[in-house]
Amino acid sequence: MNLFKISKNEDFAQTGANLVAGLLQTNPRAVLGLATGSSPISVYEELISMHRRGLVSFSKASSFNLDEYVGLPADHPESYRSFMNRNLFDHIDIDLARTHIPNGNAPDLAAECRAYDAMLEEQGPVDLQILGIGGNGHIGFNEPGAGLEGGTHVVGLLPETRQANSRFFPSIDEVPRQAVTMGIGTILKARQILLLARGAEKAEAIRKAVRGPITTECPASLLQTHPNVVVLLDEEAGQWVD
Ligand SMILES: N[C@@H]1[C@@H](O)[C@H](O)[C@@H](COP(=O)(O)O)O[C@@H]1O
Repeated sequence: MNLFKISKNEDFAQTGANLVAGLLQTNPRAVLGLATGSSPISVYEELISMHRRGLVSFSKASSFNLDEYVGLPADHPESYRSFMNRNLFDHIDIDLARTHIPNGNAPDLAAECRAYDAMLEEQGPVDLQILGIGGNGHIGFNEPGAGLEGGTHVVGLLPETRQANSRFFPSIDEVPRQAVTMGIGTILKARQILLLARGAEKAEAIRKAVRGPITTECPASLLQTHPNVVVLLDEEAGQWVD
């Protein structure tokens, strides 16, 4: 893993955005793996700014998002489809038909998961997968536990994840209990992975992911088995780095 601790906000965003923009400059048809959450927002803002300055185009790119809540209408402000439209897609020249997010309202979720994997198989692999990390070490919505699933699947969200995400909802009762997420196997198939962590509340999770044993109890630790991972940390998340 290539670890970078970056103290200035602008440099954090710039470094992440340069990786995405550089890929699109050499391969305009790149397949991007995208993430939600607060960690990638500044990178998306920088990409939007670069796009406005004519420095990057997404017109031939396609994207696959990691995950989506089960049971939230797609136009709910906290659905990951709404998040992506609001924070990135509405401001760049990507063809929305080539932006893929699991459908958490599919009548048959198992079939939806199989279809998502089939699409990834056909159009992938993902060239660059952006990831955040949960305070419990989850990536996508792959929660810690005795085992991990390889492909896209439905997952029950742990209480700590619902608690952490309740900041976006009027009350914790409104946080969905399930999500559809790409599996660890799918994530690890990406050619390159960009893992972003910000804030003191991520310090322990990211330390375990990078320096701890490889264990399903910290799903992000499986990234240690991948040959091409770039980790960007701000000062607080990287407080344990010498
Ligand atoms: N499913 C998402 C993850 O993909 C994200 O990485 C994580 C951290 O989010 P944040 O960056 O807002 O702390 O939590 C969410 O639950």
